[in-house]
Amino acid sequence: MQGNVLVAGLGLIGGSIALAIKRAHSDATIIGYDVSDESMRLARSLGVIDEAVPSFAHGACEADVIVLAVPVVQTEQLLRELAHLPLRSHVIVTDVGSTKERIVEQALPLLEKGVAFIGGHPMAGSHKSGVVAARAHLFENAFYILTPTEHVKEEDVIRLKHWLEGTKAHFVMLTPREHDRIAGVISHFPHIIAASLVHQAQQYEREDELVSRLAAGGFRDITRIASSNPEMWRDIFIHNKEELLQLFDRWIEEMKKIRTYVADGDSERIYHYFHEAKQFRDGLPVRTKGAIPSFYDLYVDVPDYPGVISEITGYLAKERISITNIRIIETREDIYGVLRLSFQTEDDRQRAKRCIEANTNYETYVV
Ligand SMILES: NC(=O)C1=CN([C@@H]2O[C@H](COP(=O)(O)OP(=O)(O)OC[C@H]3O[C@@H](n4cnc5c(N)ncnc54)[C@H](O)[C@@H]3O)[C@@H](O)[C@H]2O)C=CC1
Ligand SMILES: O=C(O)C(=O)Cc1ccc(O)cc1
Repeated sequence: MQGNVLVAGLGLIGGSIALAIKRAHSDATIIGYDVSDESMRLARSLGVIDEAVPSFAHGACEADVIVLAVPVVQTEQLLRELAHLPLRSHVIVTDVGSTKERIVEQALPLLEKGVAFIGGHPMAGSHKSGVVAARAHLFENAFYILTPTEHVKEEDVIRLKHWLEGTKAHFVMLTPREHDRIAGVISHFPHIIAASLVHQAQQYEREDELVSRLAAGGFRDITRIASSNPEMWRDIFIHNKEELLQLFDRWIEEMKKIRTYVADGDSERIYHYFHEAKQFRDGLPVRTKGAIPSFYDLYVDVPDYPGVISEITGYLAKERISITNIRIIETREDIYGVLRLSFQTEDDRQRAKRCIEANTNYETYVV
């Protein structure tokens, strides 16, 4: 599709959306705006955007699609600004924020003016931030929530989905409230748990410095998301306060329950507590691409430079992890390539993941 797409906020998500739109609509012009000049410069030089604009208003007035990809409190600010700008009559405005109720509420003046605002949340991402971490494939196979209100015409929702088809995500319609309730329990609250575990370990560290040296395996897995962007998470907690307060209460009750089992030395209840959690966790749907994978594949985002493959295979060889297949599945121009390594067993795949993460900064993922 032809047209101008303004992406405001050129970070992990804005950059990834920009790349995904461009890969499906090479005729479109991707205009970028960010409060940080450095992010705009980087986005331009990485080819994430076609051009940068000096102000949000400047880009917004000439856009056919506007994607707000800034922390959620900033999204509210940009929506207020949009309500006073002379926008193109057919413009579609969307956002990518992790919360929806307050954002959709803030968009009401726009909706009342007849502007098609459709709240959005691609439910995939990472603890990394910034445009250098952006990937066109970030949302592949992920759920992408849209929260159109009754003010929005069906044809505009279809038009937005068409613009976003390069994300290769699965679109799901929810009400803003339903979204915030679900995102609260599966995404927002776990970030507090991760951060609180890190705080707890830090307090113990003051008593014994071995704590951080020995913190590995499960602790690192469960606390990965504590490395996320604090500004972004602060804003999410401000927005989804009511849901989160309820989750705190329920979590405290949950902790009291399991604490009692432990205090009583009730081995049967403790066993069932873990067993039930394992059954539910193991039964969660795994979103694979296509058929059930016959190999244990590990994907590694590698920079496109000579010698990168031998670097990785070298680390794996040192730990005697055998690879059954190796393939570059996609090379994104000038940015990153995806290396797919196949292993014979899940154990090998997990060892390889840990080995690559320990020796490099390349992101690994299992689909
Ligand atoms: N990080 C993740 O995994 C996910 C994040 N989200 C949502 O996406 C949005 C962006 O998050 P990330 O890309 O991760 O953050 P990021 O920190 O990588 O990027 C945010 C960018 O917005 C810019 N910015 C801040 N205020 C601005 C303003 N007023 N005008 C223009 N630019 C401004 C910053 O300079 C930065 O470049 C947030 O609303 C977040 O809730 C949604 C899905 C996943
Ligand atoms: O790093 C992770 O696993 C995340 O939790 C990413 C994430 C962060 C915010 C969202 O709204 C959706 C996904």
